[in-house]
Amino acid sequence: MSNPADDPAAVIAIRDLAFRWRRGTPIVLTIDHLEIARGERVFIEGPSGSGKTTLLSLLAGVVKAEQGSLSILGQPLERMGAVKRDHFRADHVGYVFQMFNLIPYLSLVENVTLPCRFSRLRRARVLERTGCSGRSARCLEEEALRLLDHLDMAEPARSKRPVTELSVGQQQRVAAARALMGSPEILIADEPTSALDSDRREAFIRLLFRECAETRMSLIFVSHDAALEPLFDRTVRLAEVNRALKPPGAVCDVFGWDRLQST
Ligand SMILES: Nc1ncnc2c1ncn2[C@@H]1O[C@H](COP(=O)(O)OP(=O)(O)OP(=O)(O)O)[C@@H](O)[C@H]1O
Repeated sequence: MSNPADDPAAVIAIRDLAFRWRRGTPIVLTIDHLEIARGERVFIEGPSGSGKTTLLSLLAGVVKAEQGSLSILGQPLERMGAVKRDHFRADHVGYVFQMFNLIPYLSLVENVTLPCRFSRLRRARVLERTGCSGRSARCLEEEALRLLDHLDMAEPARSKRPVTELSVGQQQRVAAARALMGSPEILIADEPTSALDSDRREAFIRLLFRECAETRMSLIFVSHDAALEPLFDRTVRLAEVNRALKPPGAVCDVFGWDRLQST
């Protein structure tokens, strides 16, 4: 892993951010200060409802903060409209969704090469990486198969298995290969290992780390699997960082159990 001090410019910088899902509903995420450096591998941890997925949606520009600032690669997302944020995400962010979001009518390889349809930048990076001078569709396919091969998925891809016939664990690996395609600067993964057995989980993490190290990609990884935490450079504990959460003990005791227990 690169030392963040090598590159002082943070890839992600959050200041005084507050977010609510809808007007009139409570603020669910308040973060005063958070920076993630280029090439850093960060494990995001927190109990259910602490705002992990909300934070990832903000980082991906799917939603926008109503207060404060969130800059990615020096670009403040709050100043961009929805369409610009979509283009920005396509160019710079790979996202492994909890529910995979594979497209059922595309082949396995087409699912993996999809980011290159939406982003010329990612397409150009694949062509540069492969040093390919032939037909670009062929080069994209080769890169997709390289990534799938590392995840033990090249055979289903070559035998043209429809994505709808893949197991949950296999779909998860296809989703990971798609997120890595074209080496985005930021890779966001929301519970990406939940459907994998322990051998596959290790192969999956090894691939993520290797790809991230090669291109100095920053990895933001949400998981409930505490065994994975020591592998990362740093942990962000949302229960500590998110000031919108009630402090422990502030749970509303409508039944008065606390009073009854202490009498
Ligand atoms: N689309 C949404 N619309 C309205 N409220 C939402 C939405 N998504 C999440 N929330 C609310 O935002 C808060 C944080 O939820 P979030 O899903 O970010 O937590 P989480 O830490 O990812 O939880 P889990 O570990 O269960 O996935 C919760 O109070 C949740 O009810």
